[in-house]
Amino acid sequence: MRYVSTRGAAPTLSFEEAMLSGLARDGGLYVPETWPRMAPDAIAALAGLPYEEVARRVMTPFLGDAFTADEFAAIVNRAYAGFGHAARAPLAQVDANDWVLELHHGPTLAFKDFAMQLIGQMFELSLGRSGGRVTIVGATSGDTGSAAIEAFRGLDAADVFILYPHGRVSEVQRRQMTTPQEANVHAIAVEGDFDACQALVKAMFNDLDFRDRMKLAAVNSINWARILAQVVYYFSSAVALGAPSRSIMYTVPTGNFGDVFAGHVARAMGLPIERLVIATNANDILHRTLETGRHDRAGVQATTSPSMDIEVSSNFERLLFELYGCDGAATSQLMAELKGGGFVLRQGALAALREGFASGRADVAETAAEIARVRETTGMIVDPHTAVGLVAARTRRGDRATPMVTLGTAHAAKFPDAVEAACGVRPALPPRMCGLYDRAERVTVAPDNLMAVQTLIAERSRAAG
Ligand SMILES: Cc1ncc(COP(=O)(O)O)c(C=O)c1O
Ligand SMILES: N[C@@H](CCOP(=O)(O)O)C(=O)O
Repeated sequence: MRYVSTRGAAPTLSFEEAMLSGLARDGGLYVPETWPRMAPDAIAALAGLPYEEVARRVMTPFLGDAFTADEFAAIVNRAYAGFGHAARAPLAQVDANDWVLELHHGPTLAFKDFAMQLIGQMFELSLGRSGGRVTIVGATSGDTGSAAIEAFRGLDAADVFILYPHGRVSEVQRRQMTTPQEANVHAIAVEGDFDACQALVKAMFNDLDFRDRMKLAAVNSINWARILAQVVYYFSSAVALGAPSRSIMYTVPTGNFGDVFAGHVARAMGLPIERLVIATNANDILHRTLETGRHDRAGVQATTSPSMDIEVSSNFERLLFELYGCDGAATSQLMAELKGGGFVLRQGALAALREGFASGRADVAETAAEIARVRETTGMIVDPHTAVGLVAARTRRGDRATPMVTLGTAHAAKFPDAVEAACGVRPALPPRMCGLYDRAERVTVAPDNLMAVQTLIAERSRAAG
């Protein structure tokens, strides 16, 4: 299996090389040259298996010779051993044929743990083998950063720098990033929004001299390995609900388009997904794209689902590449136009997008009403991101005979203020996290300025050769 860049001008790489390099050297994102297919009987055989075994079978075709079968089995087992639920990603019923896929049982209470715990193990083995050292730079609107710091804290071969928007993450998210005391992890509060943080990270990768000197690596979903790990729970949940003999619909609370792209990959591999609903909050560029065919930036507004307060959805580039016939030059052109404000999808691409995806949107008031409604009708307390998904799932549901699964992307206790304001109940952190509010915080505030952030990282990273 080889990986190609969406901009078509970077060398093709193996899985391990793509995992360690993150962004391609031409500024693009790596994607597999072809989608491996799983036959219906191979999908059916996943039913009833432990999550770890499903993960092994789904991911192995993408890995090439990166790890032996035994090494990879051990990586997967270690990655999910710390999850607080035996099923890892259990389904909770919210209506007759509607489900929430609970992805919050990992160490930092968000779906990011599924991929981050895994790639932490993969980096450790790979770097241990080569004796290499890397500088990980990441941008977060709250959850990626906490999951990355948790997965990489104390790993001697990696220094981790996480850029988050100052004042725009929840207190729990911030403390998860600022309270770990290990010297290799660094939280940086940038005076800007998430898109500014993400632009800084991409600019650091595109500064090839800095990139090579610092041996940069990525843990955002620009890293293909992140997406791959997220494909697994589509398979585990779909077979639990009767796939491949029946189709399933999914609604995915969306920001950077990574999680929903993972669903697209599962479908490309043969999983019968009838519909993928892209759910957005008021930052609805993707919803507007589906509605109008115009992908236009309008400015980011702060909402009660802060992890989705994103306008430049990195992984949409991976889908555009496919929609434009894997034409790297056309994809580069679209990305250049997005920098200038936006672009219009060409007819064939828009039709193909609408064939595979639907979309829905929930503003802050609708999100709060949904949290209250779910609490009243089921007793469950959902977080605001999941609530955005549930609103979109209801509006785009269609056929009631097909199960609809909404991805439950975070635990309500990560956003206690918004949840309490919506339903009157303050969700408590799990007991293992009870010390979070008492620990000292360690954070550096930085301007939204590339040179300032690069200087800060260069001073602290131990990877510079
Ligand atoms: C809780 C939560 N829900 C949804 C999303 C959106 O996921 P994606 O960026 O993969 O679209 C994020 C951030 O990534 C998140 O942290
Ligand atoms: N919502 C994310 C934003 C970064 O997304 P990623 O999947 O590309 O890492 C977050 O919580 O940080």
